[in-house]
Amino acid sequence: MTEPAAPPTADDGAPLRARVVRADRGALLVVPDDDLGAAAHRADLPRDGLLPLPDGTRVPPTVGDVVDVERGGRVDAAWRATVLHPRRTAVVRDSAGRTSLEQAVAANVDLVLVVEHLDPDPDLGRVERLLTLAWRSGARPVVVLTKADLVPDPEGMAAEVAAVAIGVDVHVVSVVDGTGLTPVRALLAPGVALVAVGPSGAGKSSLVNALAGRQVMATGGRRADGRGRHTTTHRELVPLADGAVLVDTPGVRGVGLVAAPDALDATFADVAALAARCRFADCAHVTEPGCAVQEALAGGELAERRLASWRKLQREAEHAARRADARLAAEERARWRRVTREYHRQQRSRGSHRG
Ligand SMILES: Nc1nc2c(ncn2[C@@H]2O[C@H](COP(=O)(O)OP(=O)(O)OP(=O)(O)O)[C@@H](O)[C@H]2O)c(=O)[nH]1
Ligand SMILES: [Zn+2]
Repeated sequence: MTEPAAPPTADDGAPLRARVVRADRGALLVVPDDDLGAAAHRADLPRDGLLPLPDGTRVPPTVGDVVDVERGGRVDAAWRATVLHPRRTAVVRDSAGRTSLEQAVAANVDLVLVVEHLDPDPDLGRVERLLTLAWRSGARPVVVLTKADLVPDPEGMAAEVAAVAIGVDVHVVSVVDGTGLTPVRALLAPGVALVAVGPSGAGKSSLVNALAGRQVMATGGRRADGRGRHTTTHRELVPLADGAVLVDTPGVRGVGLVAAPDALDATFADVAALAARCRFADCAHVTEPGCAVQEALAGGELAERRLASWRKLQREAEHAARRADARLAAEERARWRRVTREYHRQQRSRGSHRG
């Protein structure tokens, strides 16, 4: 990791609020929190790589985190990170469960652009999946439908997507003819951090570059050095236009679904509202009498596809929760093994002192 030699601001001894633009195990790259476009500087981490939240919980910092930095890092580094500020939002990895603090791949993201192409046809299930991820993060989701120049009726297609994206703005864009870019650009207020999620080839890089007015992401899956996109810079929090920043990390790119009940209720607000009207609280919405979901299906108010999509994501959420429970149980067992080992060690050394 390379970094300029000068400190972020004048040295008056007080801690500075900084934003993490890259997190590695031993050190962070940070910029002043009030100037996200500034040059990045190194700030050392404690040896365990963790920082305390105000409540004392120690977690690994991630891109987008706000930290306090102070003078006095290890060799060659003028700064060290001391405190982690609570995360407003967090994009978590799909392996995350209850230990989500450990699994954040991006923190304090304000806006999640759910990018989906109009050609080939948009995949509604994928949009629902990514919206669920976005809702879970706490950030605001926005759907951006790309390649409007390739289809005859982009607005008609957008209406179909809007029907499954409840409470979410849906934008239609083309980077080829410039359609729809202005309202998306208007989302980039100063200090806003965004991520772009969507399938490979959806046009995420093309869109972000068009918004930034320069090449901040490699397009067409091209990677100049054959290793990754970060060829000209190590930063994973990249300045865009108008003081906004893009969070672009392998973690965010590879992030799977992190279904969570609340997030699913947000994405499927229509289904959730129906389910709440079923006669039985534990209705499985299959053959139960008084099932509002089945009634809506029969009446054509609810599409089979949407119900199936909801069920699928719900199964995934349950599966993820079980995995997290299993991991917690394993961690607990490991902790007790350590405690027991330590106890025996102390007993032995006490015995040897006596003997
Ligand atoms: N016609 C047309 N082509 C587009 C548009 N946006 C992107 N493309 C093309 O679609 C292809 C994929 O675009 P990218 O921006 O690389 O897609 P991506 O989502 O970043 O893909 P990954 O890097 O694989 O995740 C490229 O060949 C782009 O030129 C658009 O608005 N119209
Ligand atoms: Zn029901």
